Order: sequence, then C-alpha cells, then structure tokens
Amino acid sequence: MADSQADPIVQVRGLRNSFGDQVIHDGLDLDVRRGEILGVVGGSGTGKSVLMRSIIGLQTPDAGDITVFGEPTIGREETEAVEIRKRWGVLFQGGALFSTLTVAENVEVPLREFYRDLDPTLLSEIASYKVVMTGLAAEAGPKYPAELSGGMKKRAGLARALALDPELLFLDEPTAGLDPIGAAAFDGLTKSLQKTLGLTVFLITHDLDTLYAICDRIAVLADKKVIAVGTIDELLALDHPWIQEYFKGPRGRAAENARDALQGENDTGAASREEQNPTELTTRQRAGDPAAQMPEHAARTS
Ligand SMILES: Nc1ncnc2c1ncn2[C@@H]1O[C@H](COP(=O)(O)OP(=O)(O)OP(=O)(O)O)[C@@H](O)[C@H]1O
Repeated sequence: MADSQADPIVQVRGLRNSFGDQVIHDGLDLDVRRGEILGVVGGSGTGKSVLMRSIIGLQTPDAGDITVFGEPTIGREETEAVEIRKRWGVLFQGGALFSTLTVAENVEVPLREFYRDLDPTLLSEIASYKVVMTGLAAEAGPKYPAELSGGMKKRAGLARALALDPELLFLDEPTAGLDPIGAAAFDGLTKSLQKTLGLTVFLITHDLDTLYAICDRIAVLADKKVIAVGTIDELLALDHPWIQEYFKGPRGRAAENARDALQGENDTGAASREEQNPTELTTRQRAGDPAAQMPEHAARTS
C-alpha cells in the first residue's frame, strides 16, 4: 500500500503528446504514490504505453512536466538522466529480451551498462539471484529466450527489470498472453515484490483480475487525459460511461465476484479449512507460485 498520499514518486503535469495531427495526450496529470501498485487502464490506443514511455524518457513530450523521485526528467543532461534511470526497472510488452543472449546474459545487460567495472563473478552471481527471485529455476539462466514458455519469458524480463534493485518498476501488460494460472502467479509475484522490496509499481494492464487482485489504485485514461484515479470502489462511484462499462460489464463483474469470493474464504479462515482438508490447494498453489499464500490474490476469472 502507499506509504503516504503526499509522497508522489512520479508526478506528471500538463502532459501533451502527439504524432503528426494525432493528439494522444493533452493536459494529462498523474501522481504515482510511493509504495503503491498503480494500475493504468484505458481503451486501446488511449496512450498508456506512450505515457509510460514519456515518464521513462523514451518519448519527448510536446509539453508538460514530469518528475520522478522529485527530479525533473525532461531535458536532463545524459549523465544526470542515467542517475535517475538507474533507480527504475522496466518490463516492456512482450518481455523485449535479446534473443541472442541467454536469460542470465539478458539480466546482466543493465548491470554492464551502469556498472562497467563490475567483477564478472559478481555479475554472474547477481544475475543468477535475480533469475531465481522471479520464480524461475536456476537452470533457466543459461537458456535462450526461444527455449522459454511465454510465462518464463515474462519472468526473465522481470529479472532483467530488477537487475539494478529498482525502487520503481514499470510493467507494460505483464499478464497479456499468459494462461489464467500463469497470469495469477505473475500477479502474486508482483504483489510479493511490492511487499518485500517496498517497490512502487506502474502497471499498464487490460486484465481486470489483476486490477482486483493486486492494484492499490487505478488510473483511467480517456479523452487524452487521466479522467479518474482511485480504488475500484471509488471509480465505481463515478458515472463515466467507459468506467461503468469496463468495471460493470460481464468480465468486470466476474472479476469482482472472484475477489469477493476469495475475501469471503479468507474471512472464514483458510487455516481451519486446511485442517479439514489438508490436500485442498488454491489455483495458485497448484501453479507453484511461491507467493501463493497471500490473501490479496483473487481467483482468476477467465
Ligand atoms: N512512435 C509512434 N509513432 C506514431 N504513432 C504512435 C507512436 N507510438 C504510439 N503511437 C500512436 O499513439 C496511440 C497510443 O498508443 P499506445 O501504444 O500508447 O496505446 P495504448 O493505450 O498503450 O494501447 P494498447 O492498449 O492497445 O496497447 C496509438 O494510436 C498509436 O498508434
């Protein structure tokens, strides 16, 4: 959960982005609070990825101000920008692994980039640690991306994003393309990283289960802006048609029901149920998710 409402780790003000005549953002404001998982949703093409790219400096906006860790990020000298970039990790859509490098070598890329004199043994030890930290077997380290399943590729991408011990993690549709069990396991991993490492997470997703299961707040992009930010209950109190349709459509209701069902289970005491039937496993336990014990995980609905 967010430590403080008054402690934004990312602040975006008056952002404008366009490509030719196509205006993507106009007057967009957003705060990401320290310690929260902020879900970012919106219809296709509303500019979620462009927003992320603007924050991490891959897209130069037409106008607006962006600060990360209290530092302005637009127009900085490269040496200053590097110091800021070191403090975040990014998992791009699809993982964006280098196909000619092994998983471990992929994880080593940012370490080599930012710490050129790192001892090779230490480099390899850090890479192995990050691989295992994402729930991959150590044996995945020497494998090439083509030898991995979709879920393993996402974890490998996450291991690379975590290479520099970031304070802030950007995830662009991390569960897209994963089967429901794999997606739930990835959600669990994200939540456990937030809790154990104190990470702040900016998470672009279309996945309603992810929103219900792990997001502290949700930002909704529409009409070239962030039209609302809040918890799901706060968003549901608004009468914006897209928000109502998104959360109250059949998939939204299914995700809500799954969350409520799981909360009900937790309220009645999972421990006593286990005593009655010690062989009963949750979906995520069956998926082998190390973070499967956490009550925040709702059952996936699709
Ligand atoms: N480099 C670019 N050049 C031209 N247009 C671009 C560029 N990058 C993005 N766009 C356009 O900006 C708009 C927003 O793209 P973006 O990828 O941010 O959408 P999104 O909300 O992430 O969509 P989705 O949910 O489908 O991934 C789209 O119309 C896209 O075609």
